[in-house]
Amino acid sequence: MAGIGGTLGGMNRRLALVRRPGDRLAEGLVTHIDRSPVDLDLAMRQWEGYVEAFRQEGWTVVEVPPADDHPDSVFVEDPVFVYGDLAVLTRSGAPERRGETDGLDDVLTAHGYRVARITEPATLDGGDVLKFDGTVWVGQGGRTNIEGLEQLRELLAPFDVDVVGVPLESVLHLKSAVTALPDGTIIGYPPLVDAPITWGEEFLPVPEESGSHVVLLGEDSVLMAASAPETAEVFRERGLRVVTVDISEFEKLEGCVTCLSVRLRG
Ligand SMILES: CN(C)C(=N)NCCC[C@H](N)C(=O)O
Repeated sequence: MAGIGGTLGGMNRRLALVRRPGDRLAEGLVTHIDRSPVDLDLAMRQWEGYVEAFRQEGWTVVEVPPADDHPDSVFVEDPVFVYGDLAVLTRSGAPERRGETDGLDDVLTAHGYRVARITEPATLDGGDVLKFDGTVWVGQGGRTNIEGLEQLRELLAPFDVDVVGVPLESVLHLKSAVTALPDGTIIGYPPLVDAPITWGEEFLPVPEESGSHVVLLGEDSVLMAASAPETAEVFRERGLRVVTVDISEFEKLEGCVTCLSVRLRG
């Protein structure tokens, strides 16, 4: 896909890494919302639906080894960030999530990635990193510190990208607040966007909180949560094809569509 960092030279593929939820899912962390009971069976069906949506759109799904001791392990976006041929295993700002990097190294190496790691005292969660067209924005909040941003900047230096810090207060991760449409427009739900100035004219306000989250499936198609029907309509009016999935049980744990996969393209 043009404009988005994340290509492996000479290859043409669309892989989605996912991690199956474990039995302890309901114990996942919540920080900015009240805890409400998670229905594990429903969560499992919703996860299958999420994975199936990728398959239907022509993506190959790769399951990484489960990490069932970690309730939040289904949110596989957080322990790894990929750019070009580099996969960065993160060091979460939530100590209880740090073991989720286990098992990822082998999968990423097998798919041709060089693997680097964020190391102490740095913290970084993949959900805090948004990339588009030579810019990498890094949320600076509860999960990613300044050392995390600096280590990532150093690792990405060979790619000649702009690494830009974005202060966060109201949300868990940068991608809880904003993501990008296929044309690079940054979308967000204004009450939760702490630094609107950062996005300037490229910013499109959306009417629902979960409307801020899209996964790019193709040049003109996005995956988003069923909980944001008005936003889906806004996107359709812009000419996008919208695929929706119900992920209510993951939303109860501050998850969103981006967190449940890592896309590998080339
Ligand atoms: C963009 N987002 C939101 C993510 N990448 N991850 C969500 C992780 C949620 C988990 N309960 C936690 O608190 O870590």
